[in-house]
Amino acid sequence: MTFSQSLVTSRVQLARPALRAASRNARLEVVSRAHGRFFIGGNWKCNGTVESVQSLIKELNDGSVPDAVDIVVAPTFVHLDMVKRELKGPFQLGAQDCWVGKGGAFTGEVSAEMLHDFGIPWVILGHSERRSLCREDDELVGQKCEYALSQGLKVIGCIGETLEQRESGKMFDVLDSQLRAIVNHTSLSNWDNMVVAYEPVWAIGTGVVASPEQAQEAHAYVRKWIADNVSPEVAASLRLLYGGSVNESNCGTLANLEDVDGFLVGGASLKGSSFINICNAENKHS
Ligand SMILES: O=C(CO)COP(=O)(O)O
Repeated sequence: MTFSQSLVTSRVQLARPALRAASRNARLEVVSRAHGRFFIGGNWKCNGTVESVQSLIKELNDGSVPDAVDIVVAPTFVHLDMVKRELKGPFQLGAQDCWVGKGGAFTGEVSAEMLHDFGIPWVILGHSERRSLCREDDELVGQKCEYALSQGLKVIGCIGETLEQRESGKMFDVLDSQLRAIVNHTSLSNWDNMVVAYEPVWAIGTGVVASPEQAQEAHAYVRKWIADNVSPEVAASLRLLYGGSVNESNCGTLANLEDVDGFLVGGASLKGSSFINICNAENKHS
């Protein structure tokens, strides 16, 4: 048995009763009352043409989504203006990143105050693609969270381990250090404006979704960590999103998990009908 399998097995007792007990109504009560409204983020990453974005906007505007869900889509900077003008409520907008401090002579960057001024309420920070491809370390992500929050943005803070880290038994250490850097740069009141997305790197864009037990195990760990290191009240109200190969078929099962309060969706958010379906995940029977 590998390390990760043994961890999963040891937590199966935790996850299974939640799954078994998940009659739709019972779960809705638990999730909605315990941790706030379900939250779906669509991270469009570096994708889109004028034409494809226009057709995605149309599909989203024509779709039907529940009132009780917060939905945030994050197009590229280039497409933000068009999406802002054309996408209707209930969709909110997010950026995929922003500069670590006040704007100025930082070629190619977009600052938090610009996003706020432009009417973009949310920003994704610490995505694993930025951590690995743009070499953003935990400390920089913590600083970015601090500055974005100080400028009135709401933050989707991303954390998650690589396969190598998981298999070598370092998963909890990685989550600990990513969370600690964010907590070191935030105050208690900031947590009203934060959600945390657990995105295991091995599940991103691979089609290999975390099993319900793996997702619940990591989310339960994060919630306990926040209870111990921030406050039990923040832990109880914090929305924890799962990200990594979420699609129309697996979202119902994942949405049933006790500590999964929403999703951060990549590939499937680029197809309007799929994303709309995922926005309705809480109503799916699994
Ligand atoms: O990175 C992600 C969302 O931020 C997940 O991407 P995929 O849904 O394409 O795996």
